[in-house]
Amino acid sequence: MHVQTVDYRSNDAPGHFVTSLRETGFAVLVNHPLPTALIGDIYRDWLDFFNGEAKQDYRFDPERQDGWFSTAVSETAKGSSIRDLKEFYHVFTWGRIPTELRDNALAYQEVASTLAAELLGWIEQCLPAEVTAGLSEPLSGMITASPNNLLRVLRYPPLSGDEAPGSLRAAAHEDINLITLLPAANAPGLEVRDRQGNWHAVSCEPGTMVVNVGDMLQEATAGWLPSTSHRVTNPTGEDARQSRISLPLFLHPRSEVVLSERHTADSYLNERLRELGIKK
Ligand SMILES: O=C(O)CCC(=O)C(=O)O
Ligand SMILES: [Fe+2]
Repeated sequence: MHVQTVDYRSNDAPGHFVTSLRETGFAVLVNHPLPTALIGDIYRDWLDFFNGEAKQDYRFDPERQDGWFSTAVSETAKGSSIRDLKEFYHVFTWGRIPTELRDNALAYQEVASTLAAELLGWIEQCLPAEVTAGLSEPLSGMITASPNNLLRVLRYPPLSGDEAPGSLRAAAHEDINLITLLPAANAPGLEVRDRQGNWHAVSCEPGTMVVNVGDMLQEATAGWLPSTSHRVTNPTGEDARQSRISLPLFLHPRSEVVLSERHTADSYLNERLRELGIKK
């Protein structure tokens, strides 16, 4: 499996980017326009938030899905029986955001959503005509002003050694949404699975941006683009004493967007959240 590293500024970037997504479900962008310093500030400030007690005031709302998800309520990947070793905070533009973290989180969400719309445009340019014909509207338009776009700030705590046998920072899963933008985390661990079932580390060079296909894009393209399983493995030795922070932005269509004959974005999302055990 070869996840391509694509120079965002090169003329042939869209073609290489979409080829990598088609072959692996993933691509890594370098020289992308998102501000690295802002991402670094967000990592630093949210690590303080997760290390403090104020998060107790922002416990997640099961209906609205915004706020802080503790390690005790964290996700259980579809098909897994063990909870992931992570806590996270769901930032929606309309949701609760701690005051001192708000401006940077929303500034990042805005610039990253703009980049995501451009990348969806690259994908549109490269789709075969029969796949385009099956789309209910252009992909880039599906996320415009979508209240469902979700910035997740993830903190994988240091490992104590008492973790349940077999538990992982993030068990193998596929993302639910259209595409995910994932700036390089502060530590390695992300792996992607190839068709033979082998796992491959994904680059976490500072300043790079991982982009991956989610289930909704696989659904909307009738499988032309694959939503690939990925996971976050547990570090060993000295690295196990460090937290890992990552910041995926999940681009979700507006609820009424028709993905396929079977699903709107809303029906698809609710089915998946119930499977994950975080919605009734
Ligand atoms: O933390 C990471 O690197 C990946 C996170 C992820 O795959 C997810 O939250 O869906
Ligand atoms: Fe994921």
